[in-house]
Amino acid sequence: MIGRLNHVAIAVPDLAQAASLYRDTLGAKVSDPVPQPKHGVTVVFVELPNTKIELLHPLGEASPIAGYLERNPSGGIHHVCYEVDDILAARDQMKAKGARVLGDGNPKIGAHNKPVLFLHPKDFLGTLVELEQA
Ligand SMILES: CC[C@@H](C(=O)O)C(=O)SCCNC(=O)CCNC(=O)[C@H](O)C(C)(C)COP(=O)(O)OP(=O)(O)OC[C@H]1O[C@@H](n2cnc3c(N)ncnc32)[C@H](O)[C@@H]1OP(=O)(O)O
Ligand SMILES: [Co+2]
Repeated sequence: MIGRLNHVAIAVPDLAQAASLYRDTLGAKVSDPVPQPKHGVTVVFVELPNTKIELLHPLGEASPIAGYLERNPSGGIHHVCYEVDDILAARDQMKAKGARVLGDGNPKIGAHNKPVLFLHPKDFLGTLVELEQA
């Protein structure tokens, strides 16, 4: 069902410092910060030849990454995102296999203007999984 690795997301306590690390130390192409209020995060996109990195920082009162950063104050890998051809078919397949789809189960529009869903990390080897419509 899953296709390409769309991105790896890293939660960070200091977005400017993280962007500088990827731009100035690693020499990657790095975007300006982009607020994503519907997702409770601000994102810096790092473009790599074969995939992307999302640097995530909490935005607003109820950010879904706040708990993660409390437990991991220096930051860390927060989720991986795989592309799927049909997000609704993927959701139904995951539910049928007993995996927990987070939120109300309806896809939201993600950072790349495509529908996305999240799957509970406890059902996927301790890794939060995002699915994005290809
Ligand atoms: C930018 C837009 C979009 C895109 O298009 O790319 C995004 O990527 S938005 C990114 C942010 N949005 C989300 O992450 C949405 C989905 N996430 C959630 O709903 C929550 O983060 C969560 C997965 C439900 C966890 O929330 P939390 O408050 O931390 O819940 P718990 O404290 O109940 O944690 C339960 C359990 O799971 C472990 N956990 C939590 N987060 C992770 C993680 N990222 N990776 C691995 N494990 C995680 C947590 O440690 C708890 O474990 P136990 O202590 O053993 O119970
Ligand atoms: Co993401």
